[in-house]
Amino acid sequence: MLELQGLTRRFGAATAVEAVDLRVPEGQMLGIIGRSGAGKSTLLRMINRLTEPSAGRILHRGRDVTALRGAPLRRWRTDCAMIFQQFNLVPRLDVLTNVLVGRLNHLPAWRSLSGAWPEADRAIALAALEQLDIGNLAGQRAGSLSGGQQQRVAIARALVQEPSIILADEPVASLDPRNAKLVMDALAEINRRYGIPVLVNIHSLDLARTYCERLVGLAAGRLVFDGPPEALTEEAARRLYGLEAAEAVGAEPPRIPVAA
Ligand SMILES: Nc1ncnc2c1ncn2[C@@H]1O[C@H](COP(=O)(O)OP(=O)(O)OP(=O)(O)O)[C@@H](O)[C@H]1O
Repeated sequence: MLELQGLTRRFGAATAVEAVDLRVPEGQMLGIIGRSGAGKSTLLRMINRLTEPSAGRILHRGRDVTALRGAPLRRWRTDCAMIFQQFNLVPRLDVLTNVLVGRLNHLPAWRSLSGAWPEADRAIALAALEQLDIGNLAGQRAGSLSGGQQQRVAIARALVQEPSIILADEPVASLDPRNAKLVMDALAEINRRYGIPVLVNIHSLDLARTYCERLVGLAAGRLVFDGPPEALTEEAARRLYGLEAAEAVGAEPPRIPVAA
């Protein structure tokens, strides 16, 4: 169980996330929705402490991780793997090496400095790539791959961290619909197969509804919706998204009649 208690982040006078209380059980696929600027990224980044909370607490399996420093903080960041919209791979390195970066915190320091990756770790990285159907790309430069392939490499890198939580911040926002589906399928499969909870920020309500068993909605930093996708009525979506609702649910924009 991951538990957020009154989690808050202020930037100067502005409050990006305000007093969010949330309990995420093991194995849950949770979608975080809301319009641009609602606080979704800030919320995820606070969980793995890339952004420091201004107030509140983060508890994981009963342990307070809000104030960890040094090696325990590095271990926590390994334990809650983050997937970013822009993949964050090293483009000039090959795919296998990019995935092996996810093993760094599992190696003694002298091994990671020696430049030689243990055979067992190479096997783990290759198996992760194969699970994501991209084992054949292991030797290619990461920068030469399509966006969808790069995001699957990033998911493989997250997987070899052996995380107990996956945080995905708009993982499909840069992808076309076919690749967005492949990446969401991959996250859902990892969630199902290993029971790892996945917290995913998604702008597309259609994808959120399709893939997530639970949705939480943020508006101006506050949690204003929490329920299964069926409970998110058109009316609730409109409240959440305001004028962006049509775009978020993938509807055609209204046609403006042209005078003859
Ligand atoms: N480092 C920062 N400094 C100042 N303000 C910030 C910072 N990061 C975020 N904010 C502000 O906090 C609010 C929430 O931003 P956040 O990126 O968390 O929203 P979001 O829902 O993820 O939006 P998007 O979907 O556009 O990424 C916004 O008003 C944003 O401008």
